[in-house]
Amino acid sequence: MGTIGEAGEFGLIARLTRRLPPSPAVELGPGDDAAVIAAPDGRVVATTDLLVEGRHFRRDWSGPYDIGRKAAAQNLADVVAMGARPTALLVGFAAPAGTALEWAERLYDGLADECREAGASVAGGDVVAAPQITLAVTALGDLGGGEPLTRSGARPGDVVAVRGRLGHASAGLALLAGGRDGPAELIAAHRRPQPPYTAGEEARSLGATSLLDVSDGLVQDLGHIAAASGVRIEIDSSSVPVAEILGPDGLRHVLTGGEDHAFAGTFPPDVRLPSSWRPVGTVAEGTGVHVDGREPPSGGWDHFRV
Ligand SMILES: Nc1ncnc2c1ncn2[C@@H]1O[C@H](COP(=O)(O)OP(=O)(O)O)[C@@H](O)[C@H]1O
Ligand SMILES: Cc1ncc(C[n+]2csc(CCOP(=O)(O)OP(=O)(O)O)c2C)c(N)n1
Ligand SMILES: [Mg+2]
Ligand SMILES: [Mg+2]
Ligand SMILES: [Mg+2]
Repeated sequence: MGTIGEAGEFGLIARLTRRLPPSPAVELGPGDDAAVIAAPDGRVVATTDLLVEGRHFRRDWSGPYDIGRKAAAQNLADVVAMGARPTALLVGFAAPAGTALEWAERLYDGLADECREAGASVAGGDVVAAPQITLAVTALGDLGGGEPLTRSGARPGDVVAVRGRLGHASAGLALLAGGRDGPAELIAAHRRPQPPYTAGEEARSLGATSLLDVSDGLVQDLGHIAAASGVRIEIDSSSVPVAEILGPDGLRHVLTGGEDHAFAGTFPPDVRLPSSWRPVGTVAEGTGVHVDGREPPSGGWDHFRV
């Protein structure tokens, strides 16, 4: 039957989730940025992401404060990507017993400050000793009575637009991996993503038909909208914002680099986008993601194919 590595991250998820029973309370289950769970007095948006030392961060590349901010941001962004308001995090924290107490406290300062920025807090968690630092963060959110912005509502003719930095975290990671310590802005972007948390509300008020946060790479993540919506997404590379600071590999970082947690969505053809949203392409009939009319070379993060 092969290995998890052969299946890849998304093959693994598909194999696991088909074994799960349906539940009337699970209005939206695996497959989007977050789940939507019904409750007699409303509904809750829920999502979880792990951060593992050596995989998502290195302690010689990032301090505890930044790791805390990143752990919160990565999860809060998934709530916002559903068009919801983040309310609370639950934090599982595993660390070796020899970890400095101050390191753990700074981690929590980072979690706390990122929560403050998004209007949420930490409502509980768990701690356990383990050989490697691991954070398992669950984020919850409130739809305010509105409908969730899923990955499945894109329609041919829609405009594809992005809000937030793209390629910066990836360029910063490449610099660190190459033993460089600047430009500082890019290194900082790897250490601490800055998702524009108002994007969910903005997208909703602009009539967005789909929305997600870019964690694995713009092309790969738009591929999830294409697959869920049964459409093709066509990106025009000349419209994609490539900041000069990203250097000669800028377009590659923007198209395939994750972890900035920008937001990407689709909007009705007649949308009037404010300047914070950059149109980067259109939705067409078909499948997959094309860049300048062609299937782009593969790229984007898969945990089991690194
Ligand atoms: N172990 C798992 N069991 C059930 N569902 C999972 C599991 N891992 C991931 N998923 C689901 O698969 C979808 C894709 O996950 P992921 O790529 O991590 O989303 P995101 O990039 O938005 O965090 C999500 O809906 C997530 O809830
Ligand atoms: C030490 C280190 N190596 C590599 C990376 C690059 N990296 C790790 S995870 C990831 C993708 C995003 O994380 P993931 O767990 O897939 O989050 P999700 O897509 O579920 O939001 C990337 C680009 C990193 N951040 N740190
Ligand atoms: Mg997401
Ligand atoms: Mg995830
Ligand atoms: Mg991912």
